[in-house]
Amino acid sequence: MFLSLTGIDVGYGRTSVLKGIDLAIDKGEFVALLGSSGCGKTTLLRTIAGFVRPTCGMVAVAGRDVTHAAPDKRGMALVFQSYALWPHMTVERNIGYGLKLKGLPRTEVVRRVREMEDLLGLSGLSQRKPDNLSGGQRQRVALGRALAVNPEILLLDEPLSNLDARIRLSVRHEIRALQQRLGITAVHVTHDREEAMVMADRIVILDGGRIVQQGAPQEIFNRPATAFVAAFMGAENEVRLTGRIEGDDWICESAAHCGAARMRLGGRRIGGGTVAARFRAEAAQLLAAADAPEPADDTLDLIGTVASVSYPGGHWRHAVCVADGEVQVDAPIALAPGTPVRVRVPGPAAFLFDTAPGGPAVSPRNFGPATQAGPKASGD
Ligand SMILES: Nc1ncnc2c1ncn2[C@@H]1O[C@H](COP(=O)(O)OP(=O)(O)OP(=O)(O)O)[C@@H](O)[C@H]1O
Repeated sequence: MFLSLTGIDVGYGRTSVLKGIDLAIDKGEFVALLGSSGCGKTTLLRTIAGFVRPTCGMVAVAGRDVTHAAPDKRGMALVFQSYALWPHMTVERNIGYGLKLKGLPRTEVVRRVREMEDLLGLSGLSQRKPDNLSGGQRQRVALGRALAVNPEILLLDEPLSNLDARIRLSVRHEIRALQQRLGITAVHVTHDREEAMVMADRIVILDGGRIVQQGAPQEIFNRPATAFVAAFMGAENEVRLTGRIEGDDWICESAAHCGAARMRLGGRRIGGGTVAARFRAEAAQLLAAADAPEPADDTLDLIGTVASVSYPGGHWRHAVCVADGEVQVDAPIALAPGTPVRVRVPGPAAFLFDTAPGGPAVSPRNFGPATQAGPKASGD
């Protein structure tokens, strides 16, 4: 393992922020730290960088214990959300700043700065000051300054969140392509789910200072380990169901808000009793109850009534009353409010979790202000 964190605890005063973090990152791997506001992402990044001292545990790079090493002795570079460029310096001097501090000869500094400018598409802007650059260009200068010193590890603290949506998409791809080309190990803090999905080899989800799940983007998306991760990854609908285990299946009991169903357990770890079923709006099928066929095997069959319908683009989004709650379901055609419906959720898209009977439903509200991209997304 190239970068490893073992048993890391961090606290500010008496408040414990990170608890028992174990994380091992390969050379050249791009890891995204994802979680809601205040879960400890930045603290973890700053602990890796050496700006925060853990109360216990070890940070090691290539087998070397750097837990107590100064930030500039770790072979890492940090890029912030606010570019932190020197306003009175030109692009060229900003990029060369770290090299000059290292005492490199002037000709070497100039050579390296040109290389960075070429790499980042900043040629021609050398003599501009940050005030005369766009947000995307400023962020590229900040990246150039970080990369100029040839770090082995690049730490990114929400570097894209100040950019507007279109620029963000292109800088996202630029950073990823550059990281792959240079073979740099990168750790990226974000609360934007999609950003983490498209950039990272591996996503690490933090909740309350602990790692709750880590894996490839598709693994986290398709097999969330907890209701928290499912909700965070966009499965915001939740319905409580009652069932029992029969061999390799989970049998959903019929009730006023659902039909009986036999679901394959397929590795799910649930017992009998009440479960929380979570699913995404786009993963379910909406049918008028009057002409709904029998549900297919391994499919949840929810019974409800359309409460309202809207058109966010590409599909119709229905708010459907199911039991005493509401779920969102997308469909290619609009069904009128008041229509009795069936909501069918295919087994692989239905995330089932044990829950204490009568316990509080996990609601997106638990994740802070809801935004367009999930419980806590970019741009807020
Ligand atoms: N210097 C500090 N002193 C005291 N508490 C702090 C300090 N820095 C952060 N905290 C607290 O530690 C917790 C974790 O903060 P951190 O910035 O790591 O979270 P985060 O996941 O990066 O959040 P966000 O996404 O909002 O940036 C928060 O409760 C925060 O208030």
